[in-house]
Amino acid sequence: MNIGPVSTDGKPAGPFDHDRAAAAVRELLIAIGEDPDREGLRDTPARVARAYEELTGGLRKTAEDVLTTTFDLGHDEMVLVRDIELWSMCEHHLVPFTGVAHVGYIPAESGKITGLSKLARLVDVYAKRPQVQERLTTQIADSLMEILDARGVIVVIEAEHLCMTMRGVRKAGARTITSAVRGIMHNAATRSEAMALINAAHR
Ligand SMILES: Nc1nc2c(ncn2[C@@H]2O[C@H](COP(=O)(O)OP(=O)(O)OP(=O)(O)O)[C@@H](O)[C@H]2O)c(=O)[nH]1
Ligand SMILES: [Zn+2]
Repeated sequence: MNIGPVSTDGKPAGPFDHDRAAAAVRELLIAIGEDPDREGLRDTPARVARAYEELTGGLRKTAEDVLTTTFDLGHDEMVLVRDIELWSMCEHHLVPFTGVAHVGYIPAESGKITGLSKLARLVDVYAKRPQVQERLTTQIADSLMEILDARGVIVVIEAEHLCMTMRGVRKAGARTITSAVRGIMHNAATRSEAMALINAAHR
């Protein structure tokens, strides 16, 4: 599995080309019948380009970049961070999908763990790029297994896709839930412990 600095199709992500992005936004404004030279829109191409650089910043980061801080605490029981705020971009329509990610893992027997904030940063590495929710879920799970040598991982993502609410089928409130389970998290008792912790968020 390649979890290095690659775009979602496996090719290396190039540097962000600000001028090209701004020119494309200008073209889009013309295509929708707007005047890109009117006062309110004059700075928009450059502004949108900067915004897209941030919104796709995960393409220029790797999981290794954020999972650098590890501690050998000897703690080898489950660690779970739930309700990690998530903003990503649907690769079909380039509009946001948003919700929460719950990320849990069972450390290696050596007790190699990472900082809690790093789990949230890991979510962003994969969220800040054109995505589908299923791939986002499995990439987070696979990178934790590989980089932390985790014995088990569970990732559950609950999200609302704006492409389903602000346009198209227009079903506001519909939430998509995806999960990825790895290693000993497949064990029924361990998995139900994780699910109980996650569901406790909805009491
Ligand atoms: N599986 C999956 N589908 C997604 C995700 N985000 C958006 N989609 C779907 O991708 C599909 C694209 O379908 P198309 O028929 O090519 O596009 P469309 O005509 O804009 O479809 P509608 O959204 O139904 O209007 C839609 O059904 C979206 O709901 C995602 O993260 N995972
Ligand atoms: Zn979409």
